[in-house]
Amino acid sequence: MLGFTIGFLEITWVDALDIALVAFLLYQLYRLLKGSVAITIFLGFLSVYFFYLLVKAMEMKLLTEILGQFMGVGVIAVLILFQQEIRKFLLLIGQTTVFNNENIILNRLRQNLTIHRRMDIVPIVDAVKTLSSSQTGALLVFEQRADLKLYADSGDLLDAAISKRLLVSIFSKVSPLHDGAVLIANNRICAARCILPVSERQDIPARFGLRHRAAIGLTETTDALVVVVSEETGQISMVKSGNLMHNLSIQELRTQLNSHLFHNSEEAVEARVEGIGQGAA
Ligand SMILES: Nc1ncnc2c1ncn2[C@@H]1O[C@H](COP(=O)(O)OP(=O)(O)OP(=O)(O)O)[C@@H](O)[C@H]1O
Repeated sequence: MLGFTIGFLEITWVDALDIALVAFLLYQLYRLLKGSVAITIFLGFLSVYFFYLLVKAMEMKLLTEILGQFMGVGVIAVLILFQQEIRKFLLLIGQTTVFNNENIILNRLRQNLTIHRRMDIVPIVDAVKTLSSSQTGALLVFEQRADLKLYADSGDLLDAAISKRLLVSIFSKVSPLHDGAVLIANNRICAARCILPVSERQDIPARFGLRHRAAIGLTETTDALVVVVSEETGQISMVKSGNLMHNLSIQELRTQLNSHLFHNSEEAVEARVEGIGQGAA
């Protein structure tokens, strides 16, 4: 096998590829765990493992035996402790691998179709404006490439045409559908009362409660776009890829929706990024 030598070490191209893949996987793992409590648990685990290697090298039999037992059940413990993260990781892989080719074609078609549906953001923006001025809490999820059926199924299926009146009625405090998120996909209101995964990040300011955390949580593992109206302040936020853009004006919301949903290159938006998320300053 072709390769190169560093001192006494002979490295083949397969070894180099192996190292690069491990580095890539570790980086993805770090990105996934960054800011969550899981990273602390992971570091704790790593410390115990290094300590185990140390006592083993020093031939401290009793401690090696005890820690060895702990390491023996380590894999099961990791599966239990990190079940959320493992799920997120597999979701991420599933959505981005080449195995999803079929989806790539479907999504390309979907994107082309959505270009002809630009008119539909008008009732959405109008509804958000009304909800914001009446300080009615709202959570609107826009499906993009990742399939959100799992979350639609957690709520009540609607399959209704998008209308301002319907959206405002759903989120009205007296409506039995107001709790949770509304899911919009394929130019339809698919479902209401949907339960989203809540972000476990620790760097989210305390003033953002569960509604905002749920918006961030969903966008950490999917490419969905989420709009939040705060019940407390009436402020409008938009969340994409775990990044929260807070206190958007109606014009900013319109531009952001246009730019994210239709992938056009309208004028750059000076949205106020809250400093939450990987991309935020
Ligand atoms: N996991 C979840 N999925 C979907 N919606 C949720 C979830 N958790 C909470 N919510 C919604 O958020 C509401 C509670 O919002 P909370 O006051 O905790 O959030 P907040 O981010 O402080 O927003 P606000 O500024 O509107 O008060 C719930 O009544 C429910 O409608």
